[in-house]
Amino acid sequence: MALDVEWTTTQDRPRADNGPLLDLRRVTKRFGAVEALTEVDLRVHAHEVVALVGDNGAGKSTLAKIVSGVIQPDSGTIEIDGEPVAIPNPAGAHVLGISTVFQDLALCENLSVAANIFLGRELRASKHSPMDIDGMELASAQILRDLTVTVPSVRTPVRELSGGQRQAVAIARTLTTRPRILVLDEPTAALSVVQTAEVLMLVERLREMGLGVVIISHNLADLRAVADRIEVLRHGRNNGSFDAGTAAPEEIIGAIAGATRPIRPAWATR
Ligand SMILES: Nc1ncnc2c1ncn2[C@@H]1O[C@H](COP(=O)(O)OP(=O)(O)OP(=O)(O)O)[C@@H](O)[C@H]1O
Repeated sequence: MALDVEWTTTQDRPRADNGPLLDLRRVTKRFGAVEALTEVDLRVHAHEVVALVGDNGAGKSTLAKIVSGVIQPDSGTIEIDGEPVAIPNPAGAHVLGISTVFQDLALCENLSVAANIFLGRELRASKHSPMDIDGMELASAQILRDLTVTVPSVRTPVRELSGGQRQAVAIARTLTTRPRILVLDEPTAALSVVQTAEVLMLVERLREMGLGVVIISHNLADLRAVADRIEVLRHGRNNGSFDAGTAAPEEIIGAIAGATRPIRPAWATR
């Protein structure tokens, strides 16, 4: 079995100077006449969970798609580890260490947990060898253990899993590419209270593992529980940056609703 399983600490590669892993500056994106993003800044460090909030149409998904390489900005800069980069497509994002879990999760219901985790990146001893099923099951179990996620078995078909477990499998799948930055689009939408708590614990685990996490959600309570920083978008612009531990909910809601004038994050004034 040709398996080199070493999933545990590989994400923990923070910059020596503690600068951001990901730094988007003055990113603008238009769709025809609609300016979805106007000079937006977003910065994410290792071991940091940044929540991206805003009302419907605020530009959250557009920003997530830019970071994921699904669409390209019209202007602005993106830096990884302080180096300017382009993210031309999703494969390019993976190469740069950025993975995204979109809301639809893109799981195959009929396939097992392990098969989903390695879908499209199946382990083989060599190019023409059959799939290394045992190796993929072992590695999947290891990844899930590292995430402190419990599923009945790595052989269980995904259709038999709860919503929280499905989210966990989708996240585990991204870890096979050893990302440093993970974007989670509405990971707790449509989950029960218990499942939501499980997913939030999973996000905390990702932070412990050293990833920089961007989490998009409409649920402020969830975000305040798990995020370090909350970045508000409104009408495609930065509209406030809050310390999740100390900011009052009404302050954040005020920024989401537009009770304050647009504020660039303090860290963006350079
Ligand atoms: N492909 C597109 N073509 C045209 N307009 C678009 C496209 N994608 C997004 N937009 C517009 O850009 C703006 C920002 O949309 P976006 O989906 O990024 O917001 P959002 O904050 O994710 O909203 P929601 O919470 O409802 O998902 C909206 O006005 C939206 O209609």
